[in-house]
Amino acid sequence: MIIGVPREIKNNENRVALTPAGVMTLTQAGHQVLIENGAGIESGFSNREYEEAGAFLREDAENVWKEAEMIMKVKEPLEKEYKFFREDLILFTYLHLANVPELAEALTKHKVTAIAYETVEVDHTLPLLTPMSEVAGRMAAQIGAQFLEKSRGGSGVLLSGIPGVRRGKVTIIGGGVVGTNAAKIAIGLGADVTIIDLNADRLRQLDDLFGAEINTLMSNPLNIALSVQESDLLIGAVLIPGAKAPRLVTEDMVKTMHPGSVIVDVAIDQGGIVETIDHITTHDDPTYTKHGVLHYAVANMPGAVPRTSTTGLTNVTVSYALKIANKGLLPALQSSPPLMKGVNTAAGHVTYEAVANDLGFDYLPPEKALSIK
Ligand SMILES: NC(=O)C1=CN([C@@H]2O[C@H](COP(=O)(O)OP(=O)(O)OC[C@H]3O[C@@H](n4cnc5c(N)ncnc54)[C@H](O)[C@@H]3O)[C@@H](O)[C@H]2O)C=CC1
Ligand SMILES: CC(=O)C(=O)O
Repeated sequence: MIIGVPREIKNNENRVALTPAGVMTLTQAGHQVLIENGAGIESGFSNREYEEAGAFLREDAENVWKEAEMIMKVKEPLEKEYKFFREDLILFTYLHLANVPELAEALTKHKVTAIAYETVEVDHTLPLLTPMSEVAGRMAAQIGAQFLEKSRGGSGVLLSGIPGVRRGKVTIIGGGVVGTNAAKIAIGLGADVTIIDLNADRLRQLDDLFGAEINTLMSNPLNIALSVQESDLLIGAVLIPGAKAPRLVTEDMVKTMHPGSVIVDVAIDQGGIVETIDHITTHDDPTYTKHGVLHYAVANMPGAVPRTSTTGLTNVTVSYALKIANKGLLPALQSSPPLMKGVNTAAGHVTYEAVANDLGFDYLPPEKALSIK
């Protein structure tokens, strides 16, 4: 199979879909990999390293998209890439379609088979989302701590406190991968950490993991309101796979926060859990202030640490890419229920139920859309 890797074009998206090691896994299996000139530079990988791994360079994105049977990316295609969509194209990338209706329109119009990393599912886990959630969770605590500094617009609270002065309060809503990793760093910084989740078993696991270093609370509007009110740093980390994130933190709750407090809504890629977040921000201009509270809503946080993130991402995606390339799309999907769960659009249909429901498309299971028996 011919696999293409274009350079990422989103604001400060410094990751690339494959490391040279990932390329070598594919080329040694007999596949052809096309890399756009300079695609790996920001992640620390030169054209030469890719060529040594067996890839062929292409001068521009157009040639990569046109020649490849499968395109591997990191972030969802932006509008200027929609012109490359075509019926026989396999697109393997993060999509977060519930938050990008125009992309769902374009993919279905051109009948692209789009497999979203974030909905590939194994035993109720999302293995292609996990490493980037680990990165974003860890970053959320350190970014929050930075924006609490006065010079960055924050209230001037040091999360660790000092002897004689109380520690800063961090509330994390959603105790999955992002939430757990945010907690690890926030605890390391010495903060007073509360994790809120809807799943009682998950709260038990977190209690076993962190013991007295955290407080756990069941997710309900009252617990959320009381915790938000006293938080110096609020981290949004909820996910309902494929679906738009539930707006759990209302504008009235945000109004109760101390001026200069910080919200880092990691769940922004699915629309965010905070009512006062009305737009996605970028690494170039990451925050805005509303009701005196700093809002951080960057949807590609791991793009800021590409040396770590690109390798973490390739580590988990390459075996799935290899499966598609070795077997061909339909046999690969047929033999891999996890991969089948990743199919978000195919043959002109939205094939992931939560996405279809949120965007008002008719849902067709991927097996039916692709006539797989
Ligand atoms: N902004 C960025 O750059 C990045 C964003 N993300 C996003 O972060 C979000 C979280 O991802 P993960 O931690 O991997 O998901 P996860 O599935 O591991 O965890 C989600 C947690 O939310 C909990 N939850 C669901 N409904 C809830 C409710 N009503 N109240 C409280 N908790 C609730 C679940 O029980 C689960 O523990 C996703 O939207 C993901 O795409 C991930 C990586 C990078
Ligand atoms: C998960 C995701 O959207 C990201 O890593 O950018």
